[in-house]
Amino acid sequence: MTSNKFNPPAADLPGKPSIPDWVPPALTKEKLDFAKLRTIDLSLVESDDPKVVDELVQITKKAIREDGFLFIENYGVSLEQLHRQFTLAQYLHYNISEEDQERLLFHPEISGKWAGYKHPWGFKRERKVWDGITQFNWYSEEWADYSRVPTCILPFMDEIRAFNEFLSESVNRRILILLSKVLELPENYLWDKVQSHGGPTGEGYYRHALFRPFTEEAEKLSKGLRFNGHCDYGTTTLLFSVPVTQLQIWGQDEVWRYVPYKPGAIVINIGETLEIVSGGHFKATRHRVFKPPMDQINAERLSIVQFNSSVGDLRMTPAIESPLIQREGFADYQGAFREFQKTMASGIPIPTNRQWREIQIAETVNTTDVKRQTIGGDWVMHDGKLMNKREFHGVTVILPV
Ligand SMILES: O=C(O)CCC(=O)C(=O)O
Ligand SMILES: [Fe+2]
Repeated sequence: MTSNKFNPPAADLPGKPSIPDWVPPALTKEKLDFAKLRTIDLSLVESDDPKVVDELVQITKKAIREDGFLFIENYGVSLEQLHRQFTLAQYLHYNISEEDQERLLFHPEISGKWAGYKHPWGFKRERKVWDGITQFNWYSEEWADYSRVPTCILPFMDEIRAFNEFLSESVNRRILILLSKVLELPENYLWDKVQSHGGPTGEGYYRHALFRPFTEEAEKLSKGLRFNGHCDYGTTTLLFSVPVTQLQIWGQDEVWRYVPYKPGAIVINIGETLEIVSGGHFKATRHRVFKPPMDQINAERLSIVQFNSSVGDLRMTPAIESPLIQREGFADYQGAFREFQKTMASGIPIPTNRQWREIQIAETVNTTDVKRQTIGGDWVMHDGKLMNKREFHGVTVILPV
């Protein structure tokens, strides 16, 4: 196993330009009803004391079943090392040339991937309403061939690659050990049987995103939404906690709440694959990106994320050898697991993991698309709540707006 302390290549190697540091924006002073997330110290996974590990597994179990998300700390990257990665993300977004924006432009409708550069006019290749959100996304093709990466960031690819290797092989691996233990399975179960491998992010991807303030027009059309409510499709998503308050999580009490800023921490989102593999014992995190509080309305939000993915050729089914599932059966609530079960029961083959993630990316709806983002479009009233209802490969998806 790789070391559990990140040891990146130096920032001042010959040939690397010296670049301006990222300065974290000022925090909100508003008294917000933040989500209360549990925090775990990831370094305790390696403790020699079985009681310590067991306690950690119990906290994780509670967080994952009740909340569907948690914060992790002490995972082996210092605050300074993390801020260096934000510095690189900022540099990419401020310096990507117009030629590279065009040459590396994403094409999600065709590829089912976010690979490449996302322009700030919505989530389709064709420009629609300006949303101020730019991204660069690295998939296996971008890691394998740096001609697919913006020229300005090439001198720093050693640091970005090392960061991603550390996140997948150390951080994500330790989280999957913990989650395998919650299912009472061998500790490498999820890593060996579910997680995709190869390259720094397997079949998953890494993102540098920049959210610039919305225009009045975009705000009106989108009703404050930057990203619609959704679940991620894969195994775990590592979302680095950021000072600009925009990420929201749907609580058990069916209320959207902002996620507070915890410097250096990672918000761990559980993807739909893990909801299905766990027979519903892990709940895929319902989350969205919303407008920030008024005192941050003009702030720029930089976000770096690693999306970990399951093996694309697999069709996910519950790990019924899990003693937890054998003892307690499946959990039953509205979500991917229940919908996959319904589809199977009706005799339609469930999609492969690749089909499942690619169709959802290809068919992402812009938040400013008022024809779709309304009752009579994709929105319905469901048990007294406004929900987004769609169907992919015979599976119904119902998510809070
Ligand atoms: O930037 C963020 O905080 C979240 C983005 C997100 O949820 C996603 O891309 O799936
Ligand atoms: Fe997400």
